[in-house]
Amino acid sequence: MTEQHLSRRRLLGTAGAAGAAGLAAGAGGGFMGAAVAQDDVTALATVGSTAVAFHGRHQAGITTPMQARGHLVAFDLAPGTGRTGAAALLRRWSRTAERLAAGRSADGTTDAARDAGPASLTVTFGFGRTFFDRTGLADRRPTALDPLPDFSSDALDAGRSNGDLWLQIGADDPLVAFDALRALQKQTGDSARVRWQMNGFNRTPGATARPMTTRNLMGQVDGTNNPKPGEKDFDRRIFVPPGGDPAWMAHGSYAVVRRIRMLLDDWDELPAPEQEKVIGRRKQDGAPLSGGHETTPVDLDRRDAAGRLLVPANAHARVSAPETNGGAAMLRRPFSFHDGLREDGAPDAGLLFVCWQSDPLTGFVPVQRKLDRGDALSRFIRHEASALFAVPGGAAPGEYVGQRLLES
Ligand SMILES: C=CC1=C(C)c2cc3[nH]c(cc4nc(cc5[nH]c(cc1n2)c(C)c5CCC(=O)O)C(CCC(=O)O)=C4C)c(C)c3C=C
Ligand SMILES: [Fe+2]
Repeated sequence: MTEQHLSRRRLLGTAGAAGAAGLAAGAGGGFMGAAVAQDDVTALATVGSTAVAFHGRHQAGITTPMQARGHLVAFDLAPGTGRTGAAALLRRWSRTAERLAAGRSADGTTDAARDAGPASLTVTFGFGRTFFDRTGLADRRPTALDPLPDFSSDALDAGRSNGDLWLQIGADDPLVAFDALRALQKQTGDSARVRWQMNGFNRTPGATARPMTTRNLMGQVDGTNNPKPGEKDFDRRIFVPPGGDPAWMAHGSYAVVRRIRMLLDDWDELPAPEQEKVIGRRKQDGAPLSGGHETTPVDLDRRDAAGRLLVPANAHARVSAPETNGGAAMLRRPFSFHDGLREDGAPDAGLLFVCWQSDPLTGFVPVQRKLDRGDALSRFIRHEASALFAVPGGAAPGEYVGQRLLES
């Protein structure tokens, strides 16, 4: 790494004034605007200079606004790494993530991010079910990590599912995300190997004149009815409360990750009015078919003059709604993916569905059970990989993520 790079990063790391982008802070995550001195450095736009605090009650990357680039990577611990080796790895990873998120240099970074700021970089760490056996911590494994049930529409690839450890890396600059991934990967040394990696993307912040809910690759406005930080019940639904079981998961959350391929060629052949009935919302602006605009609450009882439900009985928005699932809710924070063409010529593209909840049994599981039985969208998607991770609370300054599990 060159001196110019280092000095640029030092400047970023010590700057403290809040930038305009800091206004978009989500609950518990907290942006810290990073102003950059300009003498020997590249001038950064707001997107590049925005930093997301690494430390906090919750890990960054859960309530952080969706980022333009994402890498999801699962690792398996090498034989012999054990609890001590895992603790050392988490300590190295946390130190690196903290430095990079603040726009500072770290061991193992590349020159790919040379002209970049932190660009809202977040690194989120999770533990899979098998981590606890490999580290002799089976008695501290949360019951919430019990395997997800099989769903009839699953076509899961075991090699791209589960894993001992999980990293979710997000940034608004793809070079920054890559650089962080490389640094973290290098730091595993001999203690772990990559089990699977998935790369995704979302709309670049600032690409639209006003902030808009993103679209998925089917062209639908996707994310409208997500629980919002600050809403009553948000914390209860998304985060494990202090005093919960196990104690080390206080302020943590559970992430369900599903690689869901979209049958885009079939979808594209469906006329737009039929596409809208599949979801229960208008394609153009995401408004519910029961009327109003994007954020108007869906009226699931409203019927047309002929007595037909305006939001059809099998519409995705109806079948997945908390009202039809005993209140079950989750925070959806996905990335789209496109991995080229399949052998059959169809795009290998879709949604890296990531959802967050305080307990998968009151979030993802009941909703997916219902979707599995009668969702009009099922014809157009395939669940190809699945994983569940316990994501502990955020590290306090001086702590590393997972310390409360690994050193208690
Ligand atoms: C088990 C959970 C869910 C999976 C899997 C899932 C896949 C999936 N969803 C879309 C597109 C949309 N989903 C929308 C709403 C929505 N989806 C879920 C859950 C799962 N989706 C929930 C809980 C909700 C919110 C329901 C509500 O409260 O009204 C929407 C509508 C807009 C929105 O609210 O976000 C779209 C569009 C795709 C394409 C997909 C798999 C590829
Ligand atoms: Fe959905």
